[in-house]
Amino acid sequence: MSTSSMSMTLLQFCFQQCPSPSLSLFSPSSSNSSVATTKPAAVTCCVSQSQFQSQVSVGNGNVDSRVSERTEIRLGLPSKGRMASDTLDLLKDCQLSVRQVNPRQYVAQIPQISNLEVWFQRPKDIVRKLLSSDLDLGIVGFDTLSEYGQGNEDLIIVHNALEYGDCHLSLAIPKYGIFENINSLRELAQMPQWTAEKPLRVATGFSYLGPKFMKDNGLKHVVFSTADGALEAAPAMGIADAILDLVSSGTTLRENNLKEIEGGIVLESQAVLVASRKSLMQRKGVLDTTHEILERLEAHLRAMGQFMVTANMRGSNAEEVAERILNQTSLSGLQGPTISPVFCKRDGKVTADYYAIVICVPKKALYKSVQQLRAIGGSGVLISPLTYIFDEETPRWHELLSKLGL
Ligand SMILES: Nc1ncnc2c1ncn2[C@@H]1O[C@H](COP(=O)(O)OP(=O)(O)OP(=O)(O)O)[C@@H](O)[C@H]1O
Ligand SMILES: O=P(O)(O)OC[C@H]1O[C@H](OP(=O)(O)OP(=O)(O)O)[C@H](O)[C@@H]1O
Ligand SMILES: [Mg+2]
Repeated sequence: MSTSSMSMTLLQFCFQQCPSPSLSLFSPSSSNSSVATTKPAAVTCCVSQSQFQSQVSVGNGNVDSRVSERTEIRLGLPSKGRMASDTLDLLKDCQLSVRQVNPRQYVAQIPQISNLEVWFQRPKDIVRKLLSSDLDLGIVGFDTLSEYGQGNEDLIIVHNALEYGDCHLSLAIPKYGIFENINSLRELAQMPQWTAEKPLRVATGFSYLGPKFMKDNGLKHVVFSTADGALEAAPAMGIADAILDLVSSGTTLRENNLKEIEGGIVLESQAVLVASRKSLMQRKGVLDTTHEILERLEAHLRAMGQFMVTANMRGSNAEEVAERILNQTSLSGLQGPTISPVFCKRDGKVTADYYAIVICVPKKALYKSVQQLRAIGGSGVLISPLTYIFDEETPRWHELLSKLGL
């Protein structure tokens, strides 16, 4: 990227950071400041274009966004927080155990994949470092990706549902006082209390997504304050009227007398595998490594949702048994049942009166499947867990190639 186009990127970031005038950010301790505190990739702070010329930029990584000369491929994993151990567990289940000599060492290896370095970073820094080409791949929550990636097209989601870190980003208000009968975003927006002089005060750690959500939903007269944790205390402390934060079980909201409202969900989140488009296209080996990681993740996650069921069925031939099975909605398996004759010797003759069937059934449909099997003469039903299901090719791989125009 040329120096002038780099400046454009910095400028665009800076302007995206600036909430619209009626959606300003404030700090509870300095009520008149309107400074964006979140700094993706390489940003200074919210300044006008003329001011910008004289600013010195502060980057979070490689400010020059060209793909550097290094030959190792880098995967960023969360170094702390609730995502950290679940991420390592998932990789281990995919036979991609991370070998970390000691917990304070931020670089590690996955011996199964040569030329891959694992770097432990805070989730938000994983996103920033993907943008600055200091990482090629990363695993983070979709919320973090959306907040710090800000829709940047260089970030490509390779796997959008790693099935942990489930939560949603939601607006919450007190259950009491002037909010007692407010149950939707529309009702909140129509409250006469919010004026240009006395806007709705929202505390959040999501200073990009928060203002964007309010603007997209047409809410005027809103100001945001930022805080790093325990946001749920802000309304009771009188610091904010509402909060915008992650919710999973809902316990923290409940315990702090807060409620979610209809239309107040900004996004649903879970862990995702994300890659830098530049790395995929330009760095040798990244596409192949991504393919391998994706295949292992898909095979494992697909298997997690299924049981392998075997049973014996009396029948005159394999087709007749197949016919009975395929007439049952819960028994069609992944690509139809596997049926093999069970031979026994009767009166000196080898015959097959029984057939062994093997099918995969969704975990959720297990009991229904067993009932259906019994109903059509199944006996000796055995249920086993599955470790991997490798298909011919994963749909997500095709999606990735098409996003890359390959
Ligand atoms: N209550 C929750 N339940 C499930 N997942 C959550 C929850 N809160 C956050 N997450 C997911 O886990 C990610 C990391 O959250 P976590 O709170 O562990 O780290 P953090 O917020 O970055 O660190 P810290 O809270 O120490 O500042 C979030 O970005 C989100 O994707
Ligand atoms: O719906 P729940 O299951 O109650 O979870 C929601 C809480 O979890 C997160 O906080 P975290 O535990 O990360 O603490 P933090 O505020 O210090 O980040 C989030 O910020 C909420 O406060
Ligand atoms: Mg947290």
